[in-house]
Amino acid sequence: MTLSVCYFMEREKPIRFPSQQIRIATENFTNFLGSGGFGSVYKGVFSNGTLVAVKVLRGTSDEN
Ligand SMILES: Nc1ncnc2c1ncn2[C@@H]1O[C@H](COP(=O)(O)OP(=O)(O)OP(=O)(O)O)[C@@H](O)[C@H]1O
Repeated sequence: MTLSVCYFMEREKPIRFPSQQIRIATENFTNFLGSGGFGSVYKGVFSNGTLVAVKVLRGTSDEN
Protein backbone atom coordinates (compact mmCIF):
# COMPACT_ATOMS: atom_id res chain seq x y z
CA MET A 1 0.00 0.00 0.00
CA THR A 2 2.64 2.51 1.11
CA LEU A 3 4.85 1.43 -1.74
CA SER A 4 2.18 2.04 -4.36
CA VAL A 5 1.47 5.51 -2.91
CA CYS A 6 5.18 6.35 -3.04
CA TYR A 7 5.35 5.07 -6.59
CA PHE A 8 2.37 7.24 -7.53
CA MET A 9 3.92 10.32 -5.93
CA GLU A 10 7.22 9.56 -7.61
CA ARG A 11 5.43 9.54 -10.96
CA GLU A 12 3.75 12.88 -10.17
CA LYS A 13 7.00 14.77 -9.73
CA PRO A 14 7.53 17.53 -12.28
CA ILE A 15 9.92 16.64 -15.07
CA ARG A 16 12.63 19.17 -15.82
CA PHE A 17 13.48 19.61 -19.50
CA PRO A 18 16.63 21.36 -20.69
CA SER A 19 15.76 24.55 -22.59
CA GLN A 20 17.65 23.17 -25.59
CA GLN A 21 15.25 20.19 -25.73
CA ILE A 22 12.23 22.52 -25.50
CA ARG A 23 13.67 24.66 -28.29
CA ILE A 24 14.15 21.61 -30.52
CA ALA A 25 10.64 20.26 -29.74
CA THR A 26 9.01 23.59 -30.58
CA GLU A 27 11.32 24.24 -33.56
CA ASN A 28 12.50 27.37 -31.78
CA PHE A 29 8.95 28.39 -30.81
CA THR A 30 7.62 28.56 -34.38
CA ASN A 31 4.14 27.08 -33.94
CA PHE A 32 2.23 29.64 -31.87
CA LEU A 33 -1.04 28.26 -30.46
CA GLY A 34 -2.31 31.18 -28.42
CA SER A 35 -1.68 33.30 -25.38
CA GLY A 36 -3.16 33.43 -21.91
CA GLY A 37 -2.80 35.53 -18.81
CA PHE A 38 0.62 34.09 -17.95
CA GLY A 39 2.27 33.85 -21.34
CA SER A 40 2.33 32.40 -24.85
CA VAL A 41 1.71 28.75 -25.75
CA TYR A 42 3.55 26.91 -28.52
CA LYS A 43 3.08 23.49 -30.10
CA GLY A 44 5.94 21.04 -29.75
CA VAL A 45 6.80 17.43 -30.56
CA PHE A 46 9.43 15.48 -28.65
CA SER A 47 11.70 13.05 -30.51
CA ASN A 48 9.61 10.09 -29.25
CA GLY A 49 6.54 11.59 -30.95
CA THR A 50 4.89 13.01 -27.83
CA LEU A 51 2.85 16.10 -28.68
CA VAL A 52 3.11 18.93 -26.14
CA ALA A 53 1.89 22.46 -25.54
CA VAL A 54 4.69 24.65 -24.17
CA LYS A 55 3.83 27.79 -22.23
CA VAL A 56 6.51 30.46 -21.99
CA LEU A 57 5.78 32.41 -18.83
CA ARG A 58 5.76 36.13 -19.30
CA GLY A 59 8.70 37.93 -17.70
CA THR A 60 11.04 34.95 -17.96
CA SER A 61 14.00 34.55 -20.25
CA ASP A 62 15.42 31.43 -21.91
CA GLU A 63 18.76 31.82 -20.18
CA ASN A 64 18.19 28.87 -17.85
N1 LIG B 1 -2.94 21.97 -25.09
C1 LIG B 1 -3.24 22.94 -25.95
N2 LIG B 1 -3.54 22.67 -27.22
C2 LIG B 1 -3.82 23.65 -28.10
N3 LIG B 1 -3.82 24.95 -27.80
C3 LIG B 1 -3.54 25.27 -26.55
C4 LIG B 1 -3.23 24.31 -25.55
N4 LIG B 1 -2.98 24.95 -24.39
C5 LIG B 1 -3.15 26.25 -24.66
N5 LIG B 1 -3.47 26.46 -25.94
C6 LIG B 1 -3.72 27.75 -26.60
O1 LIG B 1 -3.06 28.78 -25.88
C7 LIG B 1 -4.01 29.72 -25.38
C8 LIG B 1 -3.60 30.15 -24.00
O2 LIG B 1 -3.59 29.03 -23.16
P1 LIG B 1 -3.52 29.23 -21.61
O3 LIG B 1 -3.48 27.89 -20.96
O4 LIG B 1 -2.40 30.17 -21.32
O5 LIG B 1 -4.93 29.92 -21.38
P2 LIG B 1 -5.48 30.59 -20.11
O6 LIG B 1 -5.93 29.52 -19.17
O7 LIG B 1 -6.49 31.55 -20.60
O8 LIG B 1 -4.24 31.38 -19.56
P3 LIG B 1 -3.65 31.46 -18.11
O9 LIG B 1 -3.64 30.07 -17.52
O10 LIG B 1 -2.26 31.97 -18.38
O11 LIG B 1 -4.53 32.42 -17.39
C9 LIG B 1 -5.33 29.00 -25.44
O12 LIG B 1 -6.37 29.90 -25.63
C10 LIG B 1 -5.17 28.12 -26.64
O13 LIG B 1 -5.40 28.84 -27.81
